[in-house]
Amino acid sequence: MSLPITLVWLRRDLRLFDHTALQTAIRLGRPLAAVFVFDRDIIDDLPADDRRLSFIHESISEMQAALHAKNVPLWVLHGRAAEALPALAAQLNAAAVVCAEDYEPQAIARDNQVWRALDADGRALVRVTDQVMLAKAEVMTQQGRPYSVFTPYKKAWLHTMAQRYAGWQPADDWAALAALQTQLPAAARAAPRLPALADLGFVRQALPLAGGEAAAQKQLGDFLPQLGQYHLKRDFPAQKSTSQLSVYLRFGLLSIRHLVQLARQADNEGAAAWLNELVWREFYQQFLYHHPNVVRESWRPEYRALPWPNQPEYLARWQAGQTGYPIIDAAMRQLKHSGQMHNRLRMLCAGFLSKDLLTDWRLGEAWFAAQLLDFDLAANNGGWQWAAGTGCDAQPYFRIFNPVIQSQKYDPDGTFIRRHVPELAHLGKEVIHAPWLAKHDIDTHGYPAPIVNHALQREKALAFYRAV
Ligand SMILES: Cc1cc2nc3c(=O)[nH]c(=O)nc-3n(C[C@H](O)[C@H](O)[C@H](O)COP(=O)(O)OP(=O)(O)OC[C@H]3O[C@@H](n4cnc5c(N)ncnc54)[C@H](O)[C@@H]3O)c2cc1C
Repeated sequence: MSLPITLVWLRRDLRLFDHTALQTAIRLGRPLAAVFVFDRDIIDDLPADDRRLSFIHESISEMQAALHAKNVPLWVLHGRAAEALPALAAQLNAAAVVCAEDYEPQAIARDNQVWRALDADGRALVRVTDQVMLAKAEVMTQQGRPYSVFTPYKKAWLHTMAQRYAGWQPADDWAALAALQTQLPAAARAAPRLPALADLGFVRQALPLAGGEAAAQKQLGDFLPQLGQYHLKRDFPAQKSTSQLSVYLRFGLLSIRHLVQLARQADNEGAAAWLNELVWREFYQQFLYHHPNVVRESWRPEYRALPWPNQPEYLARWQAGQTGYPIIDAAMRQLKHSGQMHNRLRMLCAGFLSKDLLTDWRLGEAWFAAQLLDFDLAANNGGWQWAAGTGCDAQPYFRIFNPVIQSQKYDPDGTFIRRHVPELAHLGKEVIHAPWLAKHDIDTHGYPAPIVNHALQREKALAFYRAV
């Protein structure tokens, strides 16, 4: 039997900088190899043109080269992680597998399966915290319960984080690695070639944001000079004034600890507003961990039996960006074409589907999950339940956005609408938000009339929620 090694299982941590699992593995003092599994339990159900596979593939390809430069082979497998991982650990004689925790219910079930298989074989599974700053149960109420309201959670989070991360430095034990890797057995070095995207059953897609750690760092570098203005500009989708780092955070191409440190060091209003969003991210992560049932049902029990009318035509027109409400349609078309959507527009589109179109939020959530490049179960579910008024929100169902007023406020010149709804590109800002209200004849080139009357639907929605 060859010398035992440590195997680092990469999942949502596709970078080298401040990488908790890699650094933990180095400290275990054995030579190491890394593995990434294109997990058939996840990807077999995805369409061939899923953009995320292109993004992950690019990121893995870059990471394989970066690890290779450090003399760490990256094994890239295509199979069921629950079986492939223990099999590889046995093949390479890994005494331990190190991975970063993932709070999604399916990931937890998979990791437990892997843990049992490894344990039966006398191998350890070492789980570390990397995806979030503070782990699932590090911020709890005084009664020891998980928080379900954001503001007190944030207060407690900031307090614990300031204590825990005073004087934080990125984990960096690379210097110890070179000596360890001289002992890596030849069998562990013989990693197969990275499978081509086509071999995995996918077609390369054009991406709005490139994969890889270098691209993530560049995006971060481009955003930082704007951080001080974030609180003033963040709600205007026509401007690129938010960080656009969500996909990089989703797949762990950036260290959350580093981002929080940058926000704290900047110490201005913009940075505080941005930090607030990073805390929302953690809030939803811990919320999903403690309440995995939200994946299936409304968080508020009283809304679990809401009799959603669910008109298929409404859902189809919402998905296609044909509702007749220009701001909604612009956002939905951008989502379909690029996999991106601005936060303000996610709130509007989700609210519109559930409250104006009285369609079960889970149908909209599933559509976003299929389309978004940055899809993250915790944030998406949290955002949808917030918008539908069924989630952990201090202001539940009676917050109903008026899509015309929101459009006038956040896209005042109509620039965003013009970009994505070419039928209306010739219209001025006085009519573009609600062309059907124009006082003179206008040509809308086949753009539909509003699918519903917002004022009427608002009353219907209030009655619908009140009735339960
Ligand atoms: C209905 C709905 C669905 C959503 N689905 C997702 C999703 O699948 N994946 C996702 O990452 N975000 C989701 N969000 C949150 C938010 O819209 C995106 O994180 C944000 O638009 C990403 O843009 P950015 O990176 O420029 O964000 P910035 O404004 O620069 O914020 C910085 C980071 O904070 C995090 N963040 C910001 N807002 C939120 C939030 N409300 N909840 C949780 N984290 C947040 C993201 O990681 C983001 O990159 C959703 C919001 C709503 C209302």
